[in-house]
Amino acid sequence: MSDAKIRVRQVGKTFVSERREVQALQSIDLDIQPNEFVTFVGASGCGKSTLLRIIAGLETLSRGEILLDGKPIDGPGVDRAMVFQHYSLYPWLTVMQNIKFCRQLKVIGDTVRHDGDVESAAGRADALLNLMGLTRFTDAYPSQLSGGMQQRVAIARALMPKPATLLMDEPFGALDAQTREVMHDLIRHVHRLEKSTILFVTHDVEEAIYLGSRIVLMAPRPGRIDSIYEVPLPAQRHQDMKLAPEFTELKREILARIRETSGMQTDLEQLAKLSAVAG
Ligand SMILES: Nc1ncnc2c1ncn2[C@@H]1O[C@H](COP(=O)(O)OP(=O)(O)OP(=O)(O)O)[C@@H](O)[C@H]1O
Repeated sequence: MSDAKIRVRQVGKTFVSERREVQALQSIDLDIQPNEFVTFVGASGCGKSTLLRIIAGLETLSRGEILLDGKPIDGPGVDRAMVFQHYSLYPWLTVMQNIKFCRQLKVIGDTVRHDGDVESAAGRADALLNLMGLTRFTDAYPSQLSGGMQQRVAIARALMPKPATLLMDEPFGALDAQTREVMHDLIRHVHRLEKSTILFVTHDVEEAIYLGSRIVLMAPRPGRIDSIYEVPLPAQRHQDMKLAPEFTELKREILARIRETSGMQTDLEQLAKLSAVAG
């Protein structure tokens, strides 16, 4: 048996509502190694978020099993943290209070609250603020920060309990292109520093290649893994690599495959037919 950090076996998820059943995931098999950075791409509705939410323990599975460190997932845990596209900060708390919030909950939840816990929490919060370049904004409220800064706070907050696994669902989707580039290098840096295992969902293929060591391409109806690509880039990344032929070739290949699996080509053919009729 391998020592995979996350082992996904024959996982299926069906959403049942009064009017219909949606096969969000079907027969998903995937092993993720400790300290891997895996990115997930695929057409809308292929189940990327659902898979991440099941691993986070926020959603149950309908079939199969997922083992985390060899044990089935039975709910959320401090060993996993999730970062969403929308910053989900508490607007009434300052940057520092937001970052410490989960840690406080954990400490309060424990039977004994040691001074050492609080001190080490304060030390880590300061270190994370420093890492995120937010030291000047400790006492600011989220509404006083730009989108990129808010997302850096959200990442710092997620990192606060030292999660072994970081689950990121389109975390940079709402940011402008330049801020995204900064965030890419930041998150790679965090990955190296914290030795966490990262699962990262994105619609941006360039982002998926630049960040990941492997890319899982999913396909919809039913949600499934279509293909997995190894990223032919060294661990140490820099922005110029996006211009390398192997980068652009992989991007072209993945984009073409997403188009094929999404049925978008058919839509384009329909449009072409419509234009021909109109012409
Ligand atoms: N709570 C839910 N109830 C019913 N159907 C759901 C629910 N959550 C997701 N689905 C359906 O499951 C399928 C997979 O959704 P999911 O959000 O996981 O896909 P995705 O790949 O993350 O999509 P996107 O890229 O658009 O965010 C979709 O058809 C979606 O409509």
